[in-house]
Amino acid sequence: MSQTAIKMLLVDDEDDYRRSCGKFMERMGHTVRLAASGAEALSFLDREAFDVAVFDIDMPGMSGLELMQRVHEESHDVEVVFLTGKGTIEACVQAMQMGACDFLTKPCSLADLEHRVQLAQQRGHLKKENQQLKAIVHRNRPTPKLIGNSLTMKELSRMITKVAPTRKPVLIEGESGTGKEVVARSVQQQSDLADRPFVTINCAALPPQLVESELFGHQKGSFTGATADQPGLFEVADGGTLFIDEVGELPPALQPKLLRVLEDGSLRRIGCHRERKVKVRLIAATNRDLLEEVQAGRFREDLLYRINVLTLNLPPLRQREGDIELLLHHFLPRGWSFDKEALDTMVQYHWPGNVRQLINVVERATILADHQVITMDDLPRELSNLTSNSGSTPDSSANSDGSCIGEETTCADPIDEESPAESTPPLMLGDSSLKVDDLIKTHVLKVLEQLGGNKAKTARHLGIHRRKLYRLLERFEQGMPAEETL
Ligand SMILES: Nc1ncnc2c1ncn2[C@@H]1O[C@H](COP(=O)(O)OP(=O)(O)OP(=O)(O)O)[C@@H](O)[C@H]1O
Repeated sequence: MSQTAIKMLLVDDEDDYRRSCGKFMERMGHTVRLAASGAEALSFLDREAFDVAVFDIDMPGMSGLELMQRVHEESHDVEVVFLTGKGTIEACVQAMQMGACDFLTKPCSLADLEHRVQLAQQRGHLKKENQQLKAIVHRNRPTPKLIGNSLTMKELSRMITKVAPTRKPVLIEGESGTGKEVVARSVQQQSDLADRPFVTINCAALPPQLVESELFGHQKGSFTGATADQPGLFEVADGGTLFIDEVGELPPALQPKLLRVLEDGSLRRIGCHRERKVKVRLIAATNRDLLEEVQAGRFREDLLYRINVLTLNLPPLRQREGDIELLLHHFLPRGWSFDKEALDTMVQYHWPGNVRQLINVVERATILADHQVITMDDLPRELSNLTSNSGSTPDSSANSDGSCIGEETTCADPIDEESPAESTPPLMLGDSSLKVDDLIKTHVLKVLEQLGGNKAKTARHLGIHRRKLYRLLERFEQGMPAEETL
């Protein structure tokens, strides 16, 4: 029995050949359907999926070539091998030009035919794999439009237009959820690499030991679990753009390797001595102050100067005048509205989680609201408490560092002297209506807010690993309960 069972369709008007070939292939472990004409073959193709089809070229009625044409027109996803008698080689060449993958001249041994059918199946498999990879690389999703009418966003759009065509590395700075990935895609879309791969990696979301293999690839056997050669994302992005999110989290040991690839485009897969060359435009993003990281010895200065040739600064949402209302209406489904109090509250809220949090709040409210109108009752506690506790519209005007002024500090456990004043009252411990999940979520988000969206500091303060914090934030975003314990 051959290694891989193939589902094949054999189309030949010669009864004896068809039958003996069918029997042989079945003995070899394949599944075979036999068709005596093009019409019969098409009816099989309509009903079933095949890996490979073998067409005789000379058939009465519909020839093999006409059948190939129909396969094309009807978009049947099958690899075609042609069988031809003498004198029809030209027709075969034509068939190959139409996308057939191989041809054999009769008489041929059945073993030879089986071998060619196997090759055709492998080719089909590779084609599919390639399509899937392309779909992953291009992510097959539309690039979100960068919404914003504020002066800062207009200036940012102007900068993107200037920076995009240069192919130079770009560094995007901004708090979490401000839209750094949207900006990265905008840069790529406005560059001449728009139709080339756009590949992303988030250094903070991967265990450090995986980042190297993801970025640079590995050779089979180079570590436990490396069961096959694998290209890294630099190779996948070759000719296109690589977006490295949270570049400040790049393990120090990998920083020289990134510097090298940025300097001369050369890299080595883990466990491989062969040097490879790639041409990739790098866009990096960070919500940390990389200069501070350099001073603290966590980030190489030479790497910083390589990646920040052009820097785009993304302001927090609370500093984009007019954009909150614009975004609220943009993400509100058609036919829905906000009542005035809810809209005013949201416009004045300081959105520590930025646009991501805003989208979340709108999505949640549309699930809870009646009659397609969003009211205060549909807003999460951190917003609805603002008015109910102050008795007036909240003052959430923001300092330049993003912290809030105008409310008394009510937090019993201020984080440090620099932490901004609380903008939302603490939950009352012992309140029997509270769930543990609510407490965890509120506490985590509050600490994150107080630390200006800095996830590293937040994780440290909460005494959990940064990756755990990421998982928690993801769960909150998806409306899932926090994990059992912190
Ligand atoms: N200006 C904007 N217009 C439209 N959508 C936006 C805008 N900014 C952000 N978004 C949306 O907000 C969400 C978060 O954006 P994005 O992932 O780009 O943020 P980020 O700054 O990269 O966050 P993180 O630092 O956590 O990775 C996404 O759904 C994105 O499409």
